[in-house]
Amino acid sequence: MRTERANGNGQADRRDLKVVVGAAIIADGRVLACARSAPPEVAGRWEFPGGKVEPGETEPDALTRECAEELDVRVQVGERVGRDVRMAHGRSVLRVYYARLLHGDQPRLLEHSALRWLAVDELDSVDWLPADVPIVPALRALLTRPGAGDGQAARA
Ligand SMILES: Nc1nc2c([nH]c(=O)n2[C@H]2C[C@H](O)[C@@H](COP(=O)(O)OP(=O)(O)OP(=O)(O)O)O2)c(=O)[nH]1
Repeated sequence: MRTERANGNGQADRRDLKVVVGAAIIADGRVLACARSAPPEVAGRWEFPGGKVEPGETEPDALTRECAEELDVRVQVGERVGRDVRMAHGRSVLRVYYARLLHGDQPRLLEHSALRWLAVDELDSVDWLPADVPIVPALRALLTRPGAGDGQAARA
């Protein structure tokens, strides 16, 4: 990812930006939130399933892999949700995508300490990781628009 040069004031050169992808998995008008189990400083905080994009991987590929590893589900990845959010002193960004479950798969608790399906009026009821907070308004818009949860957004 290359969008900006080093500016010499301590900010990371954007050529070195790492992308962390997150999946906003939506079903029946609810979004899946996952509680981290590690590391200790963020254990219990809530996030979207996902992780770092590996070299040579597309972002949807990374999400598909992470959802299989973390939740044992197959997903169809759709449109972006919200904006890029800078993390880790500017060295990485969180980029969230809409996703829907395929083939009737149901998430399993493999790496997280808890899973919750949040309705639109429950989005503020969990302690999101700081980078996820700016995504919540976009999620609210997605959950309240016609067709939420029936796969429409994945085809957008
Ligand atoms: N997966 C995910 N990570 C997030 C979110 N919000 C947020 O700040 N993060 C941070 C936590 C971590 O510092 C980093 C992602 O790390 P990770 O441990 O999930 O990534 P990974 O699966 O590729 O892990 P690893 O191979 O390095 O062990 O991004 C989110 O919604 N989902």
